[in-house]
Amino acid sequence: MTTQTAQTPQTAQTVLEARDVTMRFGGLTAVRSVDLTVREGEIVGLIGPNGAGKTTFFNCLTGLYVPTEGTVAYKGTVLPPKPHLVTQAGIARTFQNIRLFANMTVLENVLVGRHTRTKEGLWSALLRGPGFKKAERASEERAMELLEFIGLEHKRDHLARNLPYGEQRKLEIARALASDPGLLLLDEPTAGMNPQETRATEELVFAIRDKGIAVLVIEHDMRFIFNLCDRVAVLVQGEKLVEGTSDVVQGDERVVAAYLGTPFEGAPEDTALAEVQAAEAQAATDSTTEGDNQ
Ligand SMILES: Nc1ncnc2c1ncn2[C@@H]1O[C@H](COP(=O)(O)OP(=O)(O)OP(=O)(O)O)[C@@H](O)[C@H]1O
Repeated sequence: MTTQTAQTPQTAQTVLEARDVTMRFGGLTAVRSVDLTVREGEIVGLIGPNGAGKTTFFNCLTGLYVPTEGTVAYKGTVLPPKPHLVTQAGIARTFQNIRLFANMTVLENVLVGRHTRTKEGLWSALLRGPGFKKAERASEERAMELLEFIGLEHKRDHLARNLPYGEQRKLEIARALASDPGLLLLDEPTAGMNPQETRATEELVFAIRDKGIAVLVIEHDMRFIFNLCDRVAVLVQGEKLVEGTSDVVQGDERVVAAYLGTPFEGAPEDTALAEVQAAEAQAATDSTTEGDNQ
């Protein structure tokens, strides 16, 4: 039975602490001075309109991007911005687009995710000595446990590419869990799913949290986010606009305005936004007029 609500006292250990994270691409500031904390036992949501900077922020957390400014700490230690070191420290992630090894089996895909936790070196693997075989057995046992956890143990020998879409997404989660993370980052885990698959993913995320793994999730499906998350942060044009419980965020008129594209007082770069909207309105009027003339 999964727990639907977490009691997250302020004293719970901080798992992730991103401070003042900024990411610029040339003249574009995709993420601007974002602070975010995730504590043990929490499921935190990261939402925002398209292009708000959510994936860029994830990439800064996982070392895929070196932030222009700011730091990312995991359990009190500042992380070097290198993906393998971030995974080794205890942060795992999935991607917006499925990135499985399509021609490997389900089990092999999970084993790949395990390699950061095995100590056997190259020579041991090549010579396939007793140490390697023992490590291999242990890895396989752990991988099978994870496949049972996500309900795919009966498909261990199927090629990943032959799995239905929903199962491929689950397999990605199992592969991420194979590195024994303390924090799991999920980038749009329900994209393209039907309502049943989305519901099953919700249950899976609760079950992951119940195993003691904190979760930070990006998602556009608001029902999913508000059902699932203890806390939600809203990014708009690279800045954190609001952060709070699902109720607080749902009731905040600035969030509604940001999603509807309506400028509001204090919005980041609201004048720029108004200018873009005026230009779009003008372009629409021009094309209607041209249409009328044809
Ligand atoms: N590597 C890059 N180089 C240049 N610009 C980038 C790069 N990655 C992202 N951007 C820009 O940064 C901004 C934020 O993009 P990002 O993908 O982080 O948004 P998002 O909130 O994840 O959007 P979505 O919900 O559509 O996935 C966008 O304007 C995007 O074009």
